[in-house]
Amino acid sequence: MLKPGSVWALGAMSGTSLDGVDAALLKTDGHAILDFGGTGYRAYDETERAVLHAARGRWPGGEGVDEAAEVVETAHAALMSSLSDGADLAGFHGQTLAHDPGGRGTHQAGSGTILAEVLGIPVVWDFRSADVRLGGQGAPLAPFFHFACAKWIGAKEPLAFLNMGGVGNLTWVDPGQPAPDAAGACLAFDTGPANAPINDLVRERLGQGCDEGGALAAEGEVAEKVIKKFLKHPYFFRIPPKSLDRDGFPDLTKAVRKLSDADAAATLTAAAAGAVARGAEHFPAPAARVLVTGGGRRNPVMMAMLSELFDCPIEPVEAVGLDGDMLEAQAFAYLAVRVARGLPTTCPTTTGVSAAIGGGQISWPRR
Ligand SMILES: Nc1ncnc2c1ncn2[C@@H]1O[C@H](COP(=O)(O)OP(=O)(O)OP(=O)(O)O)[C@@H](O)[C@H]1O
Ligand SMILES: CC(=O)N[C@H]1[C@@H]2OC[C@@H](O2)[C@@H](O)[C@@H]1O[C@H](C)C(=O)O
Repeated sequence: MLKPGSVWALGAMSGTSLDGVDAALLKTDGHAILDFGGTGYRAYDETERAVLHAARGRWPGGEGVDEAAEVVETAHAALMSSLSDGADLAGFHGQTLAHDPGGRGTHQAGSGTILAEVLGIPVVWDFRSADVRLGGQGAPLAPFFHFACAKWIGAKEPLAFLNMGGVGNLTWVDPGQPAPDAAGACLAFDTGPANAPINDLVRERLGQGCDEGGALAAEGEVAEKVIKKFLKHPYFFRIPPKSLDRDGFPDLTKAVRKLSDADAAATLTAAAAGAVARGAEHFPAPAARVLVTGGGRRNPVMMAMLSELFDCPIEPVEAVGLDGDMLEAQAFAYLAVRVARGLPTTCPTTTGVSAAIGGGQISWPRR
């Protein structure tokens, strides 16, 4: 049994950008954020990244999946054990390799059982499966934490949290509501592709990891015709909640193939921003501000394109004292405590699940 009251949890996330693992400590009682603790990052090296890329889109038993799980577990074991002193439990997201909530389900590589042995504390993992089983999208999962963040910053008016990772996701929050699963508290969904197609483009064409500072996009011209067609994709007309697989827009990738490097980067950046703006059309009420987390907030071209499309401030979460590199890792620390306490982690307005539930399995160490 987890001790009552507030606890320290260590959360870890390996995102769809496939660049590395983030881990962060958070103190919470499962409701409020009570303190932030240490953080760490462990990059995947080129060999590990190649293993993960090769397993993309694959399901358990598929070729290269066991190797990918081993990479994920090894990286997490190293990083999490360096931060776990004083942690009462851990939340381990794993690495999403495939996500098809309406079909085959959702697949995160890596076992929490092994990590519980390594860390010597209970590990909550497999956060998405139960939600999918109950008709939910299994994503996004950060919204309940976004709600806690809105309370932590003392927000009074509705606002939105935007994660620009490999895929984008948006949470509209009414901080006046008592809990994240209260009626009208949150509306969440994936917006569209964010950094993943840009990373893939610069990796393939230039051998780089990302469009650093948006430098390449800044030199290019947006192919407006491509954007216009992209924004007509049926996904943007679907009522949220809704979620995406990392490589869910192959037509966009194809459409920029003939463009110059700079024009392709500019166009993919504009597509990411345009998708967010389309998403915001679904907000129940206007957001007073949009707080941006994830690597995309470091891309000034992306931030400028977003600002042009919104009539409220678009700011990095650092504007309110949060850490945009660690917000997702902190989210999985927070969600782990909620799971251990029997509190819900998703609800109909965040994933479309049929009723609020706390997903996740708990693995206990044998010692
Ligand atoms: N300085 C920068 N300039 C441009 N892009 C950047 C910069 N820093 C980070 N990024 C982009 O952000 C990505 C990492 O973002 P993040 O860590 O939020 O993604 P993730 O957590 O892997 O994805 P997701 O949230 O979809 O699971 C990088 O791969 C890169 O594309
Ligand atoms: C299935 C999956 O891993 N989805 C990720 C991905 O990356 C961003 C977006 O798509 C979001 O839905 C989710 O991650 C964050 C952490 C979430 O669940 O909130």
